[in-house]
Amino acid sequence: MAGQTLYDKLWTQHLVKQRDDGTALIYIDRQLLHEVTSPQAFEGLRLAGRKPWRIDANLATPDHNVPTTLRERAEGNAGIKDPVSLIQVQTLDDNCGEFGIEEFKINDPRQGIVHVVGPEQGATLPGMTVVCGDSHTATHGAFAALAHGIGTSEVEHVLATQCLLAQKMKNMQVRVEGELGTGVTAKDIVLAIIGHIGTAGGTGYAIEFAGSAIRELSMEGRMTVCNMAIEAGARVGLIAVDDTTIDYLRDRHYVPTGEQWDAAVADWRHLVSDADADAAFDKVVTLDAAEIEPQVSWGTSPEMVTGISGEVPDPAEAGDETMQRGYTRALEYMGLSPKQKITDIRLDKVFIGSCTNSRIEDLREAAKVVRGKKVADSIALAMVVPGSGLVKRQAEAEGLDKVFIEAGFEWREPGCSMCLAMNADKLGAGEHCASTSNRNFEGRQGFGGRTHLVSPAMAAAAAIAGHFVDVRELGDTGAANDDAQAQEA
Ligand SMILES: CC(C)[C@H](C(=O)O)[C@@H](O)C(=O)O
Ligand code: SF4
Repeated sequence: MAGQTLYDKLWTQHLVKQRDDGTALIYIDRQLLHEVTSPQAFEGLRLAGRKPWRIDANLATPDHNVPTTLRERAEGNAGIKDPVSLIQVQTLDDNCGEFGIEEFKINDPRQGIVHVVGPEQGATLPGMTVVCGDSHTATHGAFAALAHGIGTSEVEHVLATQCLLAQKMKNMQVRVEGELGTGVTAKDIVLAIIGHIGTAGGTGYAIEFAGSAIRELSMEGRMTVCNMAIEAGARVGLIAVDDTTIDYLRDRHYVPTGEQWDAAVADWRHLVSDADADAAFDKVVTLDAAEIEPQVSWGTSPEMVTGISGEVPDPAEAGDETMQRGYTRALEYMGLSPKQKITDIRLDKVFIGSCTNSRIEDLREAAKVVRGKKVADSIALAMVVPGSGLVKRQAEAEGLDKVFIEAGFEWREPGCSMCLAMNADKLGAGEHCASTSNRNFEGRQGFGGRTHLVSPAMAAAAAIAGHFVDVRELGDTGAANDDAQAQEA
């Protein structure tokens, strides 16, 4: 028998029942909850007179609707000015209180974006099935967990039964081989992958990211890659267990200890695709790491992306007519012209945050570029939003907050923030934003806002220069200020 892929193993281990028509029931080990997609689920439970089946399998935190300023001075949720947001967050608190579910509330130091909090607490473990009413649940696949987003009615179903109706996906492997260039990061890898296979390239597949460049990544980097699997159309992104995975998890809050740790680790070691599993992959895509440049998205879909040395494409030269129309519309919305150099795109705002890039390593990389520099006068707002209260605390212990504040960045409280316009942090119409988030759809960061997806280092460098610059050209000294660039010119 041919070997099994990592996805096949996870699937088989959680299969409760399989019907002939392909419908299956799988067991869910962990459910993460946030305020946006859980209210109707809890309401459904109440109406049906049900209780959660396994209370301690759930963990909740508010993230999308929390403000990122002036929270510490407010009692409880009193810092939330928007009435709808307040109801959402208060409802999560009430539901978790009523059903006894653990929640990290707004002013708890462990609060943060659900996809940052889960792994940070060790609530996401290798071999688990992890669900959340949120499409970026793929993030947790970095731990060799079978993790994906679900809808609100499924949230209710999992609460009530700890099971989920599912269909087996196909297997895809994306191999990134070789060494990344200096200044090229996990974010650039995943943007390059999406640029290569397209936003529908992974539809119907569970993608396993493999190859030497993936193995070299930290857990933070691996989470960044898996986070965006969904932007390639795949609900699941996965990375095999290795020492990096195990070292990251040791001593985290929910992680087993003593003999149970040893037993767990021995078990986790099997969470890799078998050496002879090649035939089990329905599709294999290979990228050369050395060819990946720092990426910048120019359009209104994550696949509309190119390297920093590139230019905005000319719609007239795009593939077919549909593509030409799509490109034309994207350029119109983005206010860009064909063949404009990427380095000529001027920014109004800079956002470093989101479940893609708000972990400690991301903040370190951005701070390295910013240290001793000033945000360009033309930038109306540059902000850093740590992914969780614990990331914030760690960054402050390392003095990163000072580096950012001295440069002119705002240093905020944890949450989804300007990743999507569901709280006070928004882009204005027509504003260009260098953003470390994962989606650049029309209006994503605010009505008429123009998002450019980049890595933390690239966002930091753009904040200093006022326009995109190639981080690879900054050397160890970090980004050059606009003045210095003007003198060079
Ligand atoms: C609000 C939530 C349901 C949504 C998601 O599913 O991903 C959000 O997190 C997003 O990033 O668009
Ligand atoms: S940070 Fe952005 S992508 Fe992540 S969960 Fe929040 S809104 Fe969704």
